[in-house]
Amino acid sequence: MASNNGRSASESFKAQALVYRHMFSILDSMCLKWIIDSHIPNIIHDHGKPITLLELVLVLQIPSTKVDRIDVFMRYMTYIGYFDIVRIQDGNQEEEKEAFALTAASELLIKGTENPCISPVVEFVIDPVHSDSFNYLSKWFSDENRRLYEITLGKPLWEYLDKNPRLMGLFNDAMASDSQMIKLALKDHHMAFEGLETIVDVGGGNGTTAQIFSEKFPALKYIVFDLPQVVKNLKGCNNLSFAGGDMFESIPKADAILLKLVLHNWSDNNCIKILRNCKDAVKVSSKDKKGKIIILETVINEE
Ligand SMILES: C[S@@+](CC[C@H](N)C(=O)[O-])C[C@H]1O[C@@H](n2cnc3c(N)ncnc32)[C@H](O)[C@@H]1O
Ligand SMILES: O=c1cc(-c2ccc(O)cc2)oc2c(O)c(O)ccc12
Repeated sequence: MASNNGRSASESFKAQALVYRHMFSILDSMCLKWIIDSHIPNIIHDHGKPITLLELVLVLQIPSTKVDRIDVFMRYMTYIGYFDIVRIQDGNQEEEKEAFALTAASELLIKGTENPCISPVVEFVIDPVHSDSFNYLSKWFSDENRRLYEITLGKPLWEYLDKNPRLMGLFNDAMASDSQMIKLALKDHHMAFEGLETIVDVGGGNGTTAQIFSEKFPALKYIVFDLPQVVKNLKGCNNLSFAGGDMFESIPKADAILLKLVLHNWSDNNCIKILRNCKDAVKVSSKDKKGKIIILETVINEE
């Protein structure tokens, strides 16, 4: 039997499958974009029950030449967790038919209801202008100082967005929709905010997260702190105000600091600088033991 670096053929074929799986996983992202662009989660939701392939292609107005391709793509999206295939009774007929039902994942892609929808995050992350940057990771690693977007977009992302209203709209919608998910967590973790009077949302963008917190905890005073160009045209209201500045310089004083999706953008050394400034900001103002820093990030469970 032919061998490869002393490995068995079976081991090498498994390894090849692993490489091909990752190579083609870009298609998972693109199919995810496809179901959002084609509004398929909304179509099934509006249909009110699982939808058959024929019903779906009628709504999508797919040319007959592509109907079997839709079947393949819908089955693939079912395989990776976006739909369930269920059997339903077809009208008055005795015969059962297969139909596509929403799953917990595709329910999160339905737009325009009161439930959280994270389609805008997908739309921003997969947008060609944004995702093209990921082609240049090796260039970024060989560059001593510049951050990825400085290499690929010619300037820091925040400056690029400032000059590109379309992408800025997508980014703001992405962050806002990600923040909607917090509502689910706030139901059970409100004790984290009890006893606080003031809170600074560091890197708080256009204030959507602070707005969600302020609806839940109206007695709290919120300061949304972000780069001057991000907050320059934003108006506060009631208990919510905006402050422009640089978190690497100093952060407004408060009982608590919120850091949502901020630390993941920075190296460990820069995170330490940000956290030191957060500590200074809560140290001075906190009464009793109120001061705290609340970090909202994706956690990798290594187990
Ligand atoms: C990924 S966004 C997170 C936005 C928001 N926290 C949310 O989750 O919706 C990171 C934010 O950090 C801000 N930011 C970047 N550098 C900053 C700095 N030096 N000082 C303050 N904010 C900064 C950006 O403008 C951006 O709004
Ligand atoms: O493109 C992104 C996406 C994120 C992001 C969105 C939602 C999450 O739950 C985690 C991460 O964060 C980004 C980010 O911080 C950034 O500076 C640029 C782009 C993105």
